[in-house]
Amino acid sequence: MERYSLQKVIGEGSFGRALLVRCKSSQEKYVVKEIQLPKNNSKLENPRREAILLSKMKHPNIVTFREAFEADGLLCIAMEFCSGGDLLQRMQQQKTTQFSVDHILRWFAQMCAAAQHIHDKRVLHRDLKSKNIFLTDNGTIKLGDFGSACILNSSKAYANTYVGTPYYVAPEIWDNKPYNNKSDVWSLGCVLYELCTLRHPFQASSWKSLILKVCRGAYPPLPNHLPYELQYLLKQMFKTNPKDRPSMHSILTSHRVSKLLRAHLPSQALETQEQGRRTARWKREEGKKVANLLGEKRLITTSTFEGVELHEAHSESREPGPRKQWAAVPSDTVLQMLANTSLVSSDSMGSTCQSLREEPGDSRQRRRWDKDPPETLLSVLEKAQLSRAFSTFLINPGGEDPLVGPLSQPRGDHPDGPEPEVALDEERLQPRSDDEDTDFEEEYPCDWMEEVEKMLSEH
Ligand SMILES: Nc1ncnc2c1ncn2[C@@H]1O[C@H](COP(=O)(O)OP(=O)(O)OP(=O)(O)O)[C@@H](O)[C@H]1O
Repeated sequence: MERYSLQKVIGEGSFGRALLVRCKSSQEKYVVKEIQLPKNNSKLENPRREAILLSKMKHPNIVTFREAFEADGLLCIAMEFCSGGDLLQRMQQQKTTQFSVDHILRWFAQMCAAAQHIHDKRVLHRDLKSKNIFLTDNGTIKLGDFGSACILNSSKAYANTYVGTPYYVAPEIWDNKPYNNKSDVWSLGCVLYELCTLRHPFQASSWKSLILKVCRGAYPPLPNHLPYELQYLLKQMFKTNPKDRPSMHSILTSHRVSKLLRAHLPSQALETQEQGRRTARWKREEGKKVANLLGEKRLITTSTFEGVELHEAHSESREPGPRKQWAAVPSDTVLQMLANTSLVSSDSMGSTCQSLREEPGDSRQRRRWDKDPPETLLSVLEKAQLSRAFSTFLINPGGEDPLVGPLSQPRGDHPDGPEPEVALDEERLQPRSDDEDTDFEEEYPCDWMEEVEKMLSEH
């Protein structure tokens, strides 16, 4: 840390502080994230994982890793400083002035390029949200915060139940189904919607309302002035069945919106994208480096076994692995919070169930839960770590709005109010089948995790 001089503390996350520093030798500014290292060795993988994953992601739209070091019980990750701040702050600055279509497409195309890059490396971000997407001073998008990311193993990818930031979480997570690359696609759909409207797609005043809206994929349509391709894309990104959502690769290459997006990608990003896909398969040398970085076998197995099933088309032919078990006792904080919200009472969970099954007055086809939703939701809510939701959303159980998102307006924003009336061309927006790209990894096999494992077994 003595190589840097502290400029200021720019923020505090759930794991520690983010500092703006200046390198004494080069005078360049960087961000150093200080993460408290847990005393318990078995919990070391989370902070380390962020450093390792960030160090392996080299892409013009991903925050550049500089170095990581441990000092005084802290893991310090030095990375590029994005002086434009995060996208959430940028949206809040807009107040009610909408972004131009050009801005939306330019930024979203870069986010897609970054997300495609990480998916090609078999990494899932798992906490994609506007607060984790940064801007440089020249307006380039940089995807950051890999603290929740996980590495997939192509041959041993198991389900891992996970709750990210509630407003951005895909329906399958609430339904206790595996997280997969399409869950990241859903979250990025939320960011796209925010860029288009400066609002969350699933505005809610309670957990129950939020979860219902997410699980139904019910969001107000985009305003008419936006290109229909964006409306069409969102409709697909918000498909409640992850298999029906397009992959990042298909969004950028073979989707109705691809042409628009690619026209807004800087040529450098386009080249990186092509090159990235060709080199998605990491070499043996690369695997060795990852193994060295990961250091401990325990870390590898944890990361690996927390992965999820991506080869949906071939899943039957594989041995299912053990599912990660939740801790036997839910966290006190979560229980306390739940106890004070309307959602925890069995009555209100009962009505959740009711409303999902009866769908009164709704003639449209909706996805129905095949399991009992109250049980599933209750268990997820009781046992999931909601720390990320606490760090991002104001949760005020006693107040009028127990779950207020950062884009909610203090007044005049009725999250559960009537949806704006926008004429839709239903036929044009009807999504095609996207079966062909649920399996995008097959085309570009990425077996570096196997190499890492092989490497470790040799030691
Ligand atoms: N590379 C960066 N460049 C500029 N600002 C950054 C960078 N990384 C983080 N920040 C800012 O620092 C603050 C803290 O970020 P950090 O990722 O530590 O936590 P968080 O995202 O606020 O919370 P959590 O990680 O719990 O979700 C945020 O305001 C974020 O916008």
